Amino acid sequence: MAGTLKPFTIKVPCSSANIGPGFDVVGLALSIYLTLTVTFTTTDPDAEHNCTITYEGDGAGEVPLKPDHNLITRTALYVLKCHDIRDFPAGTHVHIHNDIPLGRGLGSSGAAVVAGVMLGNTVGQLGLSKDRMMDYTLMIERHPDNVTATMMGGFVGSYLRELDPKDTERKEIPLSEVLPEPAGGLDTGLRPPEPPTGIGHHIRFGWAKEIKAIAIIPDFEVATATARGVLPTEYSKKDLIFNLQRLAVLTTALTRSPPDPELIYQAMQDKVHQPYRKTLIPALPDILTSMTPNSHPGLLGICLSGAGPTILALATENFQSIADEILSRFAKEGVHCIWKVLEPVQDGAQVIEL
Ligand SMILES: Nc1ncnc2c1ncn2[C@@H]1O[C@H](COP(=O)(O)OP(=O)(O)OP(=O)(O)O)[C@@H](O)[C@H]1O
Ligand SMILES: N[C@@H](CCO)C(=O)O
Repeated sequence: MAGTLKPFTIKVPCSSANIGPGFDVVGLALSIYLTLTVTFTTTDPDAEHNCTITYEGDGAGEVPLKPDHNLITRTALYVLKCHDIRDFPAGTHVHIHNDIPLGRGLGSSGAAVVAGVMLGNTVGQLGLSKDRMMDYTLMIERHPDNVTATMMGGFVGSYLRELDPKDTERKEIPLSEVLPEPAGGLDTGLRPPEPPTGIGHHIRFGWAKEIKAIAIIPDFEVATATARGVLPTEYSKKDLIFNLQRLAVLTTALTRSPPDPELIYQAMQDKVHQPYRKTLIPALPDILTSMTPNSHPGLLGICLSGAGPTILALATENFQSIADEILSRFAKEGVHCIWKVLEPVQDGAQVIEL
């Protein structure tokens, strides 16, 4: 297999999920990237699964570099194993360059899973379509918003299909059986559970060219699992209708040029996840309620990016002054942040031959 493989790069954008009311439904691909450079010339006879990993960027020194521990290569091994391939091609070297901050609500884990599925597909020469690769990502990251935006690019809405009972069973297998710890299934020769076909479906919305995303990224992490753990298991009809009404308006409001700040600001309000996450993110209620398009011209709306703690402000101008205001509100709580103006990315994850 190795002889026929040429070196390649996998480039995967980050993503911001929810955009206010679209909890677990909408995602936006944005211009911070995870990049893998994959070559096949390493001669390390002891390399586990024939794969060596090097890493630079966010998470360096923290992210594991063993192929069956690292989320990217572990995901690739899952895809390969589903096709009866136990190892990478001989001499595989994966250099990871990651600019996506980990655990900040910019979809770092979704990007790692998408990159891993594409890595498995490419080194295994499996020829899976992007739609089929989505099924593999959804066996690992079980909400579709981040992974769909990252894989497909753009501003996307997605749903998970109601599966028949047999497929539901396959889909709801515990994550530990899909990506077993190294001592488990990956090394035992057992074939891991293959995903049902067509788990997720999506549609791309338009995006008005004037709208940029200001990401204000605090210097602490909130694990997505923790931020999901504070959410209730049931919602009132009133809160559900509140979000549905806004989401229906928002997906079209963000396509219109010139954008309507009043409409977008109101349509980005949420009662499903942000109110419950305020205990995890100092200054969140203050930031979400006190800045408006009237007080800050150019501002269209503000939300928590994914599970947080990053704040995403959609805006057409005055990026510095909008960011400064949010930075100062975090500073009052003793939180230091960096900020960036990000562009929506229309191309999703790509494999580029070198
Ligand atoms: N490039 C990477 N390489 C290996 N593991 C990664 C990489 N990026 C993320 N991860 C794993 O994913 C974890 C972060 O995932 P988590 O879902 O908590 O946050 P997030 O994806 O950044 O945020 P959100 O889902 O809210 O957008 C990291 O702690 C790490 O274990
Ligand atoms: N929709 C998800 C995105 C984070 O991965 C959440 O808010 O928990």
